[in-house]
Amino acid sequence: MTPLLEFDHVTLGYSSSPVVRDLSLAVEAGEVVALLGPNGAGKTTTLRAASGLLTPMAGTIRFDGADLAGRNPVQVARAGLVQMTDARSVFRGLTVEEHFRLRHRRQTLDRDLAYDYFPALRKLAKRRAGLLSGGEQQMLGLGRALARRPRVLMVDELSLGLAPVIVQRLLPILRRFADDADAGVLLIEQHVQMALSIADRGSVLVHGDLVVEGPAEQLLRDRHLLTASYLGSNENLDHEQAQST
Ligand SMILES: Nc1ncnc2c1ncn2[C@@H]1O[C@H](COP(=O)(O)OP(=O)(O)OP(=O)(O)O)[C@@H](O)[C@H]1O
Repeated sequence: MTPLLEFDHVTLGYSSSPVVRDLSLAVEAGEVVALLGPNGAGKTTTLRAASGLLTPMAGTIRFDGADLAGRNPVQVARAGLVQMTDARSVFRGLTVEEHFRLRHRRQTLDRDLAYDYFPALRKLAKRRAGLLSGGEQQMLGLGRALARRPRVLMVDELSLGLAPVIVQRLLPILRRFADDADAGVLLIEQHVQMALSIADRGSVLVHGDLVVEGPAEQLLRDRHLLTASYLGSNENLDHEQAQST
């Protein structure tokens, strides 16, 4: 089966020195893949390249079997490879409802689909986004991304600034979306345990190198594998363990 999204020996960087080296990674239809790793590992850079914002120094990124080289971010998104925009970029003066009337990267949004995933948003339809809580704004951001009906959805730190309990409520929506739509999800998340609990597979980047990958269940079971791969950046893992116990 051809993966929906495939990084094939991809090297990425901003000037001459690479920050991601020889990365091979695939996301299949119906699959949630967690891209993990400590700060500065190259996770965001990886998503940027898939979104068409950064050209690989070497290697190929394919979407549905086709090389993405030369496609701009609008073309990539229109093809169905969508990155959720930062929830902090909601339009504070617009209501929830109005957010779904705006087109995004020239795509019309399926508001009812978003409301199916987030019934709370329907109730907040007339409220201005600036008056929503952080968690509600994140729901709106994720709702708008789902409303574009992506074939692969990329999410960079859904949890940023949110309480773990809210993250715990939002992450399963990604799982449900992958299952319902037979879509792929590539998820960057600092809450490693929570991310792996909804993922099929996990990959750990450290200083630009993919050091561990495997089924999510196995990574959850063999925690030492993950801890060792974080090479001295264990606070994330320990911190999360403390919060979940
Ligand atoms: N626009 C840029 N120009 C130059 N270097 C950059 C740029 N953006 C990121 N970097 C560098 O690339 C490396 C990887 O950064 P990246 O943001 O991809 O890491 P990350 O794994 O997403 O980290 P975090 O978890 O902290 O967000 C870092 O050393 C970072 O300083």
